[in-house]
Amino acid sequence: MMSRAADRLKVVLNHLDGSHGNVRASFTSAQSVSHHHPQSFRYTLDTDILTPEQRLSYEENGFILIRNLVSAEDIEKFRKAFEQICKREVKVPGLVVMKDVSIAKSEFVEGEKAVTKLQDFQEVPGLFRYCTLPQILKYVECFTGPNIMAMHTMLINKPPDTGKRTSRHPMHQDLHYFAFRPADHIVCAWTAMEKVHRQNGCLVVLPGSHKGSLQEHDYPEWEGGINKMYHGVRNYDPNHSRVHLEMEKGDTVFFHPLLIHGSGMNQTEGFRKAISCHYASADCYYIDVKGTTQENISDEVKDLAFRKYGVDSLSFQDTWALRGRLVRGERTSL
Ligand SMILES: CC(C)CC(=O)SCCNC(=O)CCNC(=O)[C@H](O)C(C)(C)COP(=O)(O)OP(=O)(O)OC[C@H]1O[C@@H](n2cnc3c(N)ncnc32)[C@H](O)[C@@H]1OP(=O)(O)O
Ligand SMILES: Nc1ncnc2c1ncn2[C@@H]1O[C@H](COP(=O)(O)OP(=O)(O)OP(=O)(O)O)[C@@H](O)[C@H]1O
Ligand SMILES: O=C(O)CCC(=O)C(=O)O
Ligand SMILES: [Fe+2]
Ligand SMILES: [Mg+2]
Repeated sequence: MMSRAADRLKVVLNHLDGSHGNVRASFTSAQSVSHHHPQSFRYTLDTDILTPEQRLSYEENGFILIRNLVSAEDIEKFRKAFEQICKREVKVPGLVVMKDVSIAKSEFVEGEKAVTKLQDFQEVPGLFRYCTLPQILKYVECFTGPNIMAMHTMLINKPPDTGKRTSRHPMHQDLHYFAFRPADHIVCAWTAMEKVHRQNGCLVVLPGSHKGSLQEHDYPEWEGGINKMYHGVRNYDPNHSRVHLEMEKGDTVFFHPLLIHGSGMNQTEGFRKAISCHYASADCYYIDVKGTTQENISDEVKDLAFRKYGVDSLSFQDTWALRGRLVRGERTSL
């Protein structure tokens, strides 16, 4: 498994060497295209998919909610694939299985009830199929353009809160975690696998916050503990007006990586499930985060990668290049 990862890294690094130079060039031309609408659209591309209202709404709010986009049959299949992994019927190299910190530190809990989140399921066909669904990619293309990479995958199984409030996810911008740009060509698709509402900890967003810049993130000072890598925006103003995104099974929200969002605690007995993928244009380019506000997360990621693969030469960018998979068009840069 280690040698597979190392092999893949070699391929990826060779690929990166060969293509870095072209990246900015392809974005320059993309930008000159959008100059045809100088003052109107910054966050969406010209396609026939979004209605003018949807397009304006994303421009203004930083997200759009599409109802009933993924079928109940597909969601059932993702649920089964998740179950198999929790029962350890399949072992997957590279998969991150995360437990809520207060569950991990309490008595032994097994199976599905112990797993709060799966990350990096790009090698699990039964889950990765989500990232390739044509009805999802159709929308993704409105933000990324035709060359699409699936960069980050998650299945979130938000547990009933243990009483320590660790089931909350602090308000954050996903771009804090990403070593690629430009932000406007990155989008998250997040699909509810069941009804999500305020009680079970639906997504909470700050509309319009995508128009701001990337903020400093750090661990919030929460008494009951905080999950590893759950950074929140520093100086979060709890009085800022928020929107709770209540969704039905199959509803999908597409949101910008600078949109400030989080989720409240799960006050029900059920495990609130969602599946998501972050996409980026394959024409994006990697950045070095040294000396930026992202250095704290980059250090944590490299430290975990070292412990997991035993390689200390992996850069933050490499960890992304290894996980990214092309889902449409050409792998031009990322
Ligand atoms: C845009 C997107 C990227 C945004 C996000 O998703 S932000 C969240 C990103 N999260 C991640 O990348 C997942 C990070 N978590 C992990 O990789 C894992 O859960 C690990 C922290 C490595 C722990 O996994 P593993 O080593 O398998 O767990 P073990 O049961 O062996 O426990 C080892 C020690 O770690 C502790 N632990 C387990 N889970 C967590 C947790 N969630 N938060 C904080 N500490 C944790 C555990 O209690 C144990 O501690 P000690 O007994 O050694 O003191
Ligand atoms: N100091 C903070 N820093 C960053 N994020 C925070 C902070 N305080 C709260 N949050 C986040 O804001 C979001 C909403 O918090 P909260 O726990 O109040 O949930 P809620 O959905 O509003 O629930 P309720 O209906 O009970 O108020 C959650 O993502 C939470 O983690
Ligand atoms: O499903 C959730 O609670 C939100 C998760 C999230 O925003 C993230 O992991 O980046
Ligand atoms: Fe997020
Ligand atoms: Mg609240």
